Amino acid sequence: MEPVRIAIAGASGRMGRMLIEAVSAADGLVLAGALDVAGSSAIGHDAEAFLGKTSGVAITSDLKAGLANAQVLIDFTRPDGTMAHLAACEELGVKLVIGTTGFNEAQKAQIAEHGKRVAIMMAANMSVGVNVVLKLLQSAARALNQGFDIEIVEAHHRHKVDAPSGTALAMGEAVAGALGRDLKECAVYGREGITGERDPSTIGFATVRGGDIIGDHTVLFAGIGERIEISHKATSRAVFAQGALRAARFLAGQPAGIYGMDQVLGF
Ligand SMILES: NC(=O)C1=CN([C@@H]2O[C@H](COP(=O)(O)OP(=O)(O)OC[C@H]3O[C@@H](n4cnc5c(N)ncnc54)[C@H](OP(=O)(O)O)[C@@H]3O)[C@@H](O)[C@H]2O)C=CC1
Ligand SMILES: O=C(O)C1=N[C@H](C(=O)O)C[C@H](O)C1
Repeated sequence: MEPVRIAIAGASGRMGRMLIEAVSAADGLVLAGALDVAGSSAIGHDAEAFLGKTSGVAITSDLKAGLANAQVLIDFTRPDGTMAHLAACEELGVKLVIGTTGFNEAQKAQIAEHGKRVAIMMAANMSVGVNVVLKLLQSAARALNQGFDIEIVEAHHRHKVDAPSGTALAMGEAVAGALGRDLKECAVYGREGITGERDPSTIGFATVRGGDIIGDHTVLFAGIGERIEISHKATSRAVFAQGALRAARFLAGQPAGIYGMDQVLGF
């Protein structure tokens, strides 16, 4: 079988490099393009140079050139970058795995619109563990729907630019959905000053940023006399990269539509 031809956006980023290394080591996938922003010092360099290898794929900011030979683009960049990549992917018939987080409502609506014409897999967290936790949270929330206050705490490295994390928001959506609540109406993002007593219908979020923390998430169900904590801790970005490669293999065979990690993993 022919290998799936993969392009990587944000090629010099933390996840971009992890993805290039993972594609290089994977069976059935081949690196076919590498993108980064204009002005990046990575432009023009071989995509695998940081591994001490030569792939023959030069990093470019020219979207058409970078996508010309690709079937699937994997994008872990910034929301503005993803939106530009999405338009180019649709024009060139390239499928898109989106790992970027921090989209606003208008951008999410545009992604849904593109999904009518191009195959897109989008997930704020591509690790198997977090996607299992999302399922566990739904069961826990249904069982603990009375008398338990729900708080979500996440911690990431000092370079992360969006908060709360996409994963924390996905966990909030999972819990709110299971309880029949709308996260937009019940989320409380941080507290300060004279806040008054806790409203039991709310879901609270707290954010920690520091050092090189790859990604820790805990959902706390706090009752009277007992509490439950469901936690996930990533200790390597490789888990996100491996999930993205599974998603790319899955997406290569799919028609236009918006897909989630649960479909990729067969949950
Ligand atoms: N879904 C998941 O499983 C995971 C998601 N993420 C998400 O992936 C994203 C990237 O994370 P990370 O790799 O740590 O970030 P980095 O900052 O390390 O990398 C981002 C890359 O994207 C490039 N970039 C920045 N702005 C643009 C733009 N406007 N257009 C195109 N490219 C751009 C950067 O270039 P330059 O450095 O030159 O600015 C860099 O190469 C974040 O949104 C993060 O939350 C991260 C891990 C897992
Ligand atoms: O920026 C990161 O690093 C991560 N971002 C994702 C998120 O916002 O949830 C996933 C993971 O936690 C790492």
